[in-house]
Amino acid sequence: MRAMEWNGETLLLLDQLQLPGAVKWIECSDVEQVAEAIETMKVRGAPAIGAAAAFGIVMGARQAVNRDKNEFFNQIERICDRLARTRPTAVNLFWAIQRIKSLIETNADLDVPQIVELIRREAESIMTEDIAINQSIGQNGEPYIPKGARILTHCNTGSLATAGYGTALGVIRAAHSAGKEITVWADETRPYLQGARLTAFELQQDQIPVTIVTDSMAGHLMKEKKVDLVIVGADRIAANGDTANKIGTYSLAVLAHYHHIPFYVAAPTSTLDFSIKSGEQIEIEQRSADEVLSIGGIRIAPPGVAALHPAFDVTPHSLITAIITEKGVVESPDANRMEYLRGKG
Ligand SMILES: CSC[C@H]1O[C@H](OP(=O)(O)O)[C@H](O)[C@@H]1O
Repeated sequence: MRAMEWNGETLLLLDQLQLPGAVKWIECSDVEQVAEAIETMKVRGAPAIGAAAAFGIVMGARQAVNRDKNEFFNQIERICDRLARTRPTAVNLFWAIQRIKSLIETNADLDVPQIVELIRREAESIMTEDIAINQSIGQNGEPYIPKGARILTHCNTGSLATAGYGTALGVIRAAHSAGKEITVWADETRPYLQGARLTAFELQQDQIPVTIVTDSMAGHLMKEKKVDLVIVGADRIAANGDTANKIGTYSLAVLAHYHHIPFYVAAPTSTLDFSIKSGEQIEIEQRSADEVLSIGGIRIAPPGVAALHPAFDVTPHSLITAIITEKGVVESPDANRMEYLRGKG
């Protein structure tokens, strides 16, 4: 099951708000539909929203193909600005947008139809490359997974969060394929429930043993010595290795540190942001309180009660055992050791 399909003309997005109860595809034919799908989290996951945005630019560029070159460039700027305003934390969104803008700048002397064709090819490359990158992440991470490991993971970092295979779930898939007989504790991950709804769905389809646990159970499981390692994804990794990821990740890292349990981050190098020195500079998306006050559209809290909804938190590099990427693994990440990955993204 993949988060999206590109048929050469339109982008089909799997509506992840409906999973696992219903498998419903949304056909997007313009940038506004893609932007709305990202904002409402019909499509989510750092690499997935980057790929979706790239195809949003393709469709917007095609609609402007008959404009004169200056107006075409102005329209591309408007399209990119719209997509950049959808969600602030995952750097992959901005990485994908910038990759296409740089391509256009490099080829500005071509005529508009030729530029549109280049944009299409680049978006398709972003998608196909992401799958290969995730398989490399899986291969680089698999040696860190002991046979029989009981793995705790948070949120969803699989095919539904990427163009396919996944990052942290990619490492889990690689360990499973290597015959390591792993089992997975999937944090439900309130409030969107990426773990209970999406990770459980993906691992069940792959016949990888998975048990859903509430976010509040992690400490108990660790104290009971039922967790051998934690592996999570990332939305933005600063130059010193500080990592922004789904809300609740920091709590897991503190618990893992206290219980001397390895804590791994798996992410493509497109998630690295060397423009910021530390996680303190990462903007944390604040989403609607309604998403906390309801589950599946059913209100669970009294009318009029407030709720907080930071969608991410930042884990200090000092709590991370290793950052696993397609270009290699940085153990005990810090500003010096992260330099190994600079320029590899
Ligand atoms: C493969 S990275 C997935 C990453 O994105 C998720 O956030 P969201 O579901 O809000 O897009 C979460 O932080 C995952 O680790």
